[in-house]
Amino acid sequence: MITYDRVTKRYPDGTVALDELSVECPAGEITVFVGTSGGGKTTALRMVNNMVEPTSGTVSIDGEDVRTRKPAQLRRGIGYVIQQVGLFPHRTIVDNIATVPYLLGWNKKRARARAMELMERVGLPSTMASRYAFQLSGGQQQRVGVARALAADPPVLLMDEPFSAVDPVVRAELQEELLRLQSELRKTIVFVTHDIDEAIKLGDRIGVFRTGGKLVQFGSPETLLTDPADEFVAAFLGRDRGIKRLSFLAAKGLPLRDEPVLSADSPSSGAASAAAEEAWLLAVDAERKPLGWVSTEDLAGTATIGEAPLHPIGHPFDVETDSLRAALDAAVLSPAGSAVGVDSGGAVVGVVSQEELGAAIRGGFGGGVT
Ligand SMILES: Nc1ncnc2c1ncn2[C@@H]1O[C@H](COP(=O)(O)OP(=O)(O)OP(=O)(O)O)[C@@H](O)[C@H]1O
Repeated sequence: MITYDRVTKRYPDGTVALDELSVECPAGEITVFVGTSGGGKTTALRMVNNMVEPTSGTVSIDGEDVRTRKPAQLRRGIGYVIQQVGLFPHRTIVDNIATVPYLLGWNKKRARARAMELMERVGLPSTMASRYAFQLSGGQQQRVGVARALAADPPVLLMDEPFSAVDPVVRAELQEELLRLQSELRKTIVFVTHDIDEAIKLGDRIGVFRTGGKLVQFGSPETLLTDPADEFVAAFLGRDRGIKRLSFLAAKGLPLRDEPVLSADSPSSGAASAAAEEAWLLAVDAERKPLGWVSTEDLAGTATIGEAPLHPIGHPFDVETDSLRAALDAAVLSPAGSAVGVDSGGAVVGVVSQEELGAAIRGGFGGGVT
């Protein structure tokens, strides 16, 4: 656990970068510091590896004040990933990743074997081992940065805007990768970002900072979204705070309807009435996999519902694992205004309309939305 105890940082010019920060970053969790530019996030992060010293107060790791350790020794136990990766240009990728093991005196064979193992872990093909940094994309370089930080298996990982310089698609991939790695490695991670969506996606806990080095709120993403401490936090969370919060509520247990779900070879005659006069029917194959929506207006002149034009369903949602937000999104994108719920094998369990979703949310389904 990393503990900040009444930590203040005042620079010689009088700037207060951190003002009496007291917070605990639990072991094995991702704590995200987010907030306005100049809020003191980086200052707080760099105190953990003693790159910045507090003016007053203490930062400790597992109860030990970081200033009592020799900086070099302290830093070898802490992985550090920054936006500008900072790979050594004249060293190959594998040797870049093995930097800390070399410093720790590992022999070359062992250090490289470890580096190769990490390349695989972070999703880099082994063929890139002998390349140089300039031969990699920005996203690949970030993966190298993460692998390098993990090389000596440090219990603590500091990440300062690590994914800010890459495009949104690569960024999302890197975030997923970090979550996957973290589910295996359970490091104590402090992660700094400007991006509230990144904070919500990655953080077990989020600390929101504002200018002047004040921590305004510290809590789980759900807590922040449900109960922001003040207008500043609410504004920072954005005008889709209610929608974002649906990400934390499970779609499991939503009331699903089966009537509009019909096999594509069902006779058209009477199909609509059999489906209780639904405007749209969902055609499925023999394994109940969705084929598409059929408008009942298009059934005239067809023998089976599968002969009518099929409208793509967009994306279905998994009734066991997806969130209420995924279900709502599926309904919003659906031409029929209904989301298609599927099981883990992709077979249709039932459908739920936007109106039904709205009623369920209003009724407090999944814990209610405030
Ligand atoms: N060496 C320094 N000397 C004087 N002031 C500094 C120094 N380093 C940082 N500051 C100031 O301390 C404040 C906090 O900076 P810090 O980098 O911690 O903020 P941040 O929240 O990480 O910001 P950003 O998101 O823009 O990186 C800022 O006002 C900054 O200008």
